Amino acid sequence: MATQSNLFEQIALDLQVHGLSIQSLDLNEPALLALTERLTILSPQDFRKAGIGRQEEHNKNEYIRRDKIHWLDNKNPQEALFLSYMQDLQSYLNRKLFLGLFSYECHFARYEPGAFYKKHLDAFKGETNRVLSTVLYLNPFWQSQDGGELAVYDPHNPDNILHIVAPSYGTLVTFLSDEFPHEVLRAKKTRHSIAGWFRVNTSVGGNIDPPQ
Ligand SMILES: O=C(O)CCC(=O)C(=O)O
Ligand SMILES: [Fe+2]
Repeated sequence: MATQSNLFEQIALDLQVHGLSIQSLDLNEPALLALTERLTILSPQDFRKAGIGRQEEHNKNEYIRRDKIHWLDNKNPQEALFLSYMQDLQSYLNRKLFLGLFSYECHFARYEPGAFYKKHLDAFKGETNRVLSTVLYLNPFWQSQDGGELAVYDPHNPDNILHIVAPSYGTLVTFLSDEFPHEVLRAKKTRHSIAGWFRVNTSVGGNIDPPQ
C-alpha cells in the first residue's frame, strides 16, 4: 500500500502521462476512516437528489442520473479531514504539474439499487473551471455481481471503453474533467462514493468565484 507522498507522486505521474489515474488509498488513511465514520452518521434525509444543471427538468434528470448527494464542508470535522487531505493533494499537483488548481469541492453520492449515471463529461472545454475530477469509493466487500462500475471511455474514440473500475473501498480515480467521458453502470447494491472537482480560479472583478 502506498504512503501518502508515494501515492501523490504516482497520481501526478499518471496524470502527466495518461490524464487519468486509478490508485488505492492506504486503508488506514485517517481521511478515509473519517469518511467511513461520517457515512455511518449521515441519514437518508441528509442526501438530496442530484441535479444536472439549473434548467434541466426533473424527468430528464431521472433518466440521466439517479444518485443522491451530500456536499462536504469544513463545519463537520470528519468532512474537514478529507477536505484537508485533498488540499494536500492539490498543493502537490500544483507543485509538480503547475496546474494552478485553486479550490476543491466534493459531495458524497449514494446510488441505491437500480441507480446509475449515464455517460457524460464533467466539464466542457472552455466553459468551465472544473479541471480535475476525483472519485473515491467507500464500499467494502464489493463483488463483481454488485455492478455499479465506473466505465471510462477513450477521449479520442468515445465508443471505446478504456477502464472498468469496481467501486471498491479506498479506490481513488482522478482524471481530466473535460477529456474523459464516463458512466456509472447500474448498481445492484447501495453504492457510496465521493465525487469531487479541483477548480481553477475564474473570479472576475475581485469577486472570488464561489464553489458549487
Ligand atoms: O461515482 C462515480 O463513479 C462517478 C460519479 C460521476 O461521474 C459524477 O458524479 O460526475
Ligand atoms: Fe462524472
